[in-house]
Amino acid sequence: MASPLQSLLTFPSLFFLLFSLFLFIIFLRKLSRKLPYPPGPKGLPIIGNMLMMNQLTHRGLANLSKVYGGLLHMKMGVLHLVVVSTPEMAREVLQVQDSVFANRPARVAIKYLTYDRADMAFAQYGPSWRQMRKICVMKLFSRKRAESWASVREEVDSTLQSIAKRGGSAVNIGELALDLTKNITYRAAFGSSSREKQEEFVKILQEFSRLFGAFNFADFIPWLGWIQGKEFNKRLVKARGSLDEFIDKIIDDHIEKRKKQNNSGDESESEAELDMVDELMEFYSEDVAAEDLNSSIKFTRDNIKAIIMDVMFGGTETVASAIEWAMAELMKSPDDLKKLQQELTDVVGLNRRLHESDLEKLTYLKCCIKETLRLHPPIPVLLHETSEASVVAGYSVPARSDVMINAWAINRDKTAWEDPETFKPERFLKKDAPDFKGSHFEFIPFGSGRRSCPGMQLGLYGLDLAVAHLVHCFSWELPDGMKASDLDMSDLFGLTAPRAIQLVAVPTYRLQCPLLE
Ligand code: HEM
Repeated sequence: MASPLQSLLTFPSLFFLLFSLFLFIIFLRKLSRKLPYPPGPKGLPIIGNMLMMNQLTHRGLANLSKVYGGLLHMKMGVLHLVVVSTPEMAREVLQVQDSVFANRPARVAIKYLTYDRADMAFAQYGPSWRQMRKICVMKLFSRKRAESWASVREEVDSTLQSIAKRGGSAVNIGELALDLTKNITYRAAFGSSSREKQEEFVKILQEFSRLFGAFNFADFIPWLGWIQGKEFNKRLVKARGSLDEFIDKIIDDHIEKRKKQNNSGDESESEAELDMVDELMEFYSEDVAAEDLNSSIKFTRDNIKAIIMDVMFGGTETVASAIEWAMAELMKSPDDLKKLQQELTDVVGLNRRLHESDLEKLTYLKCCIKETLRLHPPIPVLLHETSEASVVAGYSVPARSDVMINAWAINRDKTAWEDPETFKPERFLKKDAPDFKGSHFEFIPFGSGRRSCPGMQLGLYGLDLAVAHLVHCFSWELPDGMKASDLDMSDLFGLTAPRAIQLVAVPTYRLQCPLLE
């Protein structure tokens, strides 16, 4: 005969017991989460709102925010996603609760390709990230440092020459801007101008970029990771292998160079000639793990490789897309182009080329650049992650939520900007006009707070210099009699938001002196 305990544990009663336990756990969780999540579209069981994945672009999210408000919540598989779309909510997460919102989400691909977040852009917020950022800002990203690089001037000169050589035929400004920023960044990072090696490197970057953006089930529903698993992982291993092969050789050459210099006691290599790998090698040690960075400032090979990739991704497409958008907006608005050319004629004249020291005096140029960054922030959506559970505007935001801050929508907020969709550089002539340094939350092309862009000064230097030279040296017309009003201004969404159709325009040389003196 069965004991009372045995009869209690028959299958139906066991099922009932487990089911009650399950309900009890749900009840407890609900009780601990007294506040609701922010409003958002209803999702399906297990996959949540994953069918809306294609709406996670700056434009798609801006449309959703019109329905659900400045703070909205969705579920992507197991992930909570919170979207911030107004200046007030941006202030809340980037200033008031900055320390809680200062992590970065890292997908499987990003973790692997950044050597388990050994870089700065994807490192978790904490002491090692802080140390790394301090060194990079001091050693790699200062504007003074860039101004001393002969390579920047040489690359700008060669771009202008290539335009002049075309003798009045159409120029693809999008391609030209990307070539310019790639050349500058590659030389700044590795000190080499070998076009062959650069092409090899660009291919590696392109595969990294594809993998960063690829959809991977494992990120959203971990137990479905096997669906893409093997093939995807093979691609990751191959991509990182190519990068290892490429940069290890460069690092070895730099180690060799340092050894030779130390042996010969040669101090002649001036600071101006040091490239980024040289600067990082000063902190190089294979013995120190990335986690120990807070106690001693040391970089491993993986740190150096991952930081160089940050520079390549952070500093190339961002600046190139801003140069192209600035030129496109000026071509679309011929009166503003004329005003800028007049300023360049008044401040610099037509008898000489512009110098870096002229930039500070070009007030209207600065307004055009700001207005471009307002309408076309090169990184349209900032990606953050919460480190702990928090409450925003009376709503509950769980720990480890992905947070998307829609800078594109915020920079066009109707309550903050008059006529927000129109290119009006003169709005920045006003004394109380917002600035992009991070304290005006209606204008955040470089982000704000702890994770804001550390390369802002460097990026602005390249951007100001390129646009000023292009407009000072040449007059520009649209090709084939195209009218300004016909210019297509649509964009694409990815890591950056470049023009959907690259800008093509016809230059005429306008200076009364030779291009190269
Ligand atoms: C016009 C040019 C640029 C724009 C508009 C821009 C914009 C941004 C934005 C919006 C962020 C994210 C901020 C956030 O999440 O809150 C960022 C981060 C970053 N940017 Fe830039 N950027 C530019 C140029 C550069 C350059 C030239 C470099 C380096 C050479 C650079 C390196 C970085 C890095 C490393 C981060 C990650 C910082 C961190 O997570 O701690 N950027 N940038």
